[in-house]
Amino acid sequence: MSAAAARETQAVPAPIVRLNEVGISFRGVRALDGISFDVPQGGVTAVIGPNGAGKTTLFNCISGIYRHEGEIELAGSPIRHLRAHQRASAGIARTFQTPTLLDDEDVFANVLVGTHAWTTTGFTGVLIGTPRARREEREARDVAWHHLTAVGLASLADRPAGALAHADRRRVEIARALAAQPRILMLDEPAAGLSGTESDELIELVREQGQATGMTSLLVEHDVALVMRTASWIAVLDAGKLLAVGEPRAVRENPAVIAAYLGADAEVVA
Ligand SMILES: Nc1ncnc2c1ncn2[C@@H]1O[C@H](COP(=O)(O)OP(=O)(O)OP(=O)(O)O)[C@@H](O)[C@H]1O
Repeated sequence: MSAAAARETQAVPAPIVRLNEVGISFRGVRALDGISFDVPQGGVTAVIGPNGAGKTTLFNCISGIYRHEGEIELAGSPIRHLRAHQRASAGIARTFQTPTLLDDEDVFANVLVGTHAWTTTGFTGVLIGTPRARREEREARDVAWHHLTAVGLASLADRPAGALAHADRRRVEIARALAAQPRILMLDEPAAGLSGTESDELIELVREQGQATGMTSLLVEHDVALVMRTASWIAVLDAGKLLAVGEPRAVRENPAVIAAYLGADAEVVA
């Protein structure tokens, strides 16, 4: 889909993220090609597509892990020149397909790491223990506790993260991302390895946080039924190209999407 066609099929006032001709190649493999669409402010936008479509690569471009072609805007400001940690400070937080935790550190410390996206006290301030540094540290600990409690893991705060079960590792990772107090939270296959109830609880938690703070969630997820119940906006990738973008109903009925997913005779089921 061309940039112009993509823009025509959507009406997104003041998008939180705008992708303009985003592209990237890996040794001749065109992983993303001319991706242009807007992510509406608030709610859940899902990025779906068959294996190898480029979903995780797109997340890596938005979060600044990969250098890419084209431009990405966050709340109207270009961010292409920003490195990953600068994008985190600008309000972009993410989780990974496989949770990346500090396994030897306790659960609370893992969540506290998320607050580094917004704390401003430098090493010297922390070392000397200036009033501002102490105030900020208290605030960071309160925020970390708040999110650890919200994901239901306060009782495991002292456990090494490496000792946790898979579902709890996912919760810690999400609490850490929320502790960054992001404007946009990117979740890469959060339901992988979770039961239906566990993934519904996790998504509900994220949705509540979005309603409370205005945070936007961007979700990569293979479970199409979960996407259809959760997302208010969907972008479909296939082989590095944007196939469709819009509201769930329109995307579900799009013949190109149906063909890419299940063969031309099938429907994308909700
Ligand atoms: N670091 C890399 N080096 C080389 N090729 C890569 C790299 N990252 C992604 N690719 C290639 O880019 C394409 C898109 O991969 P990507 O992981 O983004 O797809 P995906 O939609 O997330 O797939 P899946 O649903 O299976 O996770 C694939 O062909 C993949 O092999």
